[in-house]
Amino acid sequence: MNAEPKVSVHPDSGLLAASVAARLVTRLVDVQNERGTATVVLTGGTLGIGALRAVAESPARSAVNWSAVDFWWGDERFLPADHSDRNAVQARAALLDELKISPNRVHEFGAAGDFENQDDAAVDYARRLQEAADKDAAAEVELRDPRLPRFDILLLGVGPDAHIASLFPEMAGIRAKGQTVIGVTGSPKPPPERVSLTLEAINSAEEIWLAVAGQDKAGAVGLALAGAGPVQVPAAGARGHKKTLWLIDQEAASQLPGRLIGSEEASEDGSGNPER
Ligand SMILES: O=C1O[C@H](COP(=O)(O)O)[C@@H](O)[C@H](O)[C@H]1O
Repeated sequence: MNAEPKVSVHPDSGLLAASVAARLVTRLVDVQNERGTATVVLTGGTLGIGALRAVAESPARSAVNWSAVDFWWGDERFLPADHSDRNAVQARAALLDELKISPNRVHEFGAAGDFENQDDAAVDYARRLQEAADKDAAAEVELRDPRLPRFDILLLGVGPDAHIASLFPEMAGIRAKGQTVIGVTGSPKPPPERVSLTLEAINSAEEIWLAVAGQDKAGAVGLALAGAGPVQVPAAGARGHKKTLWLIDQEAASQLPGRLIGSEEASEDGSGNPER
């Protein structure tokens, strides 16, 4: 049974990015204390990359042993390897290059030019995930899904249409079953060709954090948290095993059902007296 969503509202997108960064550093330190290494699944998008920039700017980042963090991605735009619209290119520029992470720990999706099409890149990523899962299993790491390594933290952005990763409303990807990775064609957001984890794969994560800012996302956030179905509102379907945390700014919170505002604080201190 995966975790019900909790919500934490921040005054603006800058403070939100800083808060996601601080949480990420803290959680990575805690996970490394528990099991030596940690695995994070990155997202693209405004907040996803903004949070990585905020980690780069934070002095606290040196508390993490970055040589023992594995980075995967929730989705990628199927473009040439050095294209500036690739989520991995943006993540490298925002943080990974500065941390000098070993390429062995940075698990990017295959690029156009290296693979004939997005479906081949999806098959390749699923194979690499399976290999990582087999290594975890051999090291007796507890897995939620035998096809996937342990994902300690999985970050998601949310589009104005409520898409997560490259799973768009009413499209085949959000309905995919029995696969961990899919090729996407006809994405309504450019570029049209993409590669994405499926909802099944996303929901294997221990913790899912959805980081969302801006008035244009308020409708998507409101619907997702009001209990819409995932086919119409993909963000509604994201549920981590231990935690599903919505980290949002005031603007994105403007259509949130009132009972959910500050639900993280309310549930954690037991006061029932949420903060804003
Ligand atoms: O295309 C994508 O969009 C989403 C959300 O992006 P945003 O700029 O609206 O925040 C992102 O999460 C996803 O990884 C990306 O490929």
